[in-house]
Amino acid sequence: MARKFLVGGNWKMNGSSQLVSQLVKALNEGSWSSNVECVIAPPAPYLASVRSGVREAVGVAAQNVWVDPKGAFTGEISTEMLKDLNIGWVIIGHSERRSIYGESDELVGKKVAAAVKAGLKVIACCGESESERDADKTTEVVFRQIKAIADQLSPKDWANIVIAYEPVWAIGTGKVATPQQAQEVHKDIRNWLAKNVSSDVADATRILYGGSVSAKSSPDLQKEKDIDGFLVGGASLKDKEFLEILNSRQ
Ligand SMILES: O=C[C@H](O)COP(=O)(O)O
Repeated sequence: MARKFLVGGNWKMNGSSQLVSQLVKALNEGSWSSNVECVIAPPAPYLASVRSGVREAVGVAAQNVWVDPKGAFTGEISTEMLKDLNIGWVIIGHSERRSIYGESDELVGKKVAAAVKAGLKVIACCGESESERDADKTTEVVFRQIKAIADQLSPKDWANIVIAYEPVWAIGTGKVATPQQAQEVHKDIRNWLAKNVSSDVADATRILYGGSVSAKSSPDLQKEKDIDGFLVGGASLKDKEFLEILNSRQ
């Protein structure tokens, strides 16, 4: 099955009104293949203005969401609020959420389930640390993280899930995984889905690579069979480079 290539831009906790306007303008004026879907994830304070400013074809994602629909959860954002603002996507389980804010596999699974139940599309992140890779635990870690998500979902929910494989050692380090390293893990994830969810879900689910993706590395990475797109951090804050990455896929 043909999986539409997806390029996500995770702005993390970066930007200002001025930079947000510049990036939105670039995406409104720029062009890329209709075979490529673009989703940007601005920091929460800019979600509404980005959604109303950027063209409809560009998806907008929150970088996090809470599991309860409303209530006394100071500092949190609900799925209902995202829907109210017409935000269609959310990134869940980013390694920075896991390591800095202590999000467990179980919480990540619950967040993914709450988001999908609310009608949001999810970019669900997984990935091993450097020491886990060195100890040959890459698949053990990634499968454990994905299982915690899969345990909370029914097969039909997977239509709204995109997986982002982001090796922690490659995030923000300039140390991008080689196309072969990324492809190997993507293939393992797809095989895990085939075995544990269904072959249809394995065929249809997009698996993005994230970790120091740049205009230089994207052309070779996108050639790999099981790489269905990117989740770009630092380079998504550079308008020209992000457009180049979008255009690395024709
Ligand atoms: O969500 C994006 C990833 O954390 C990658 O970030 P990076 O491209 O700055 O390495």
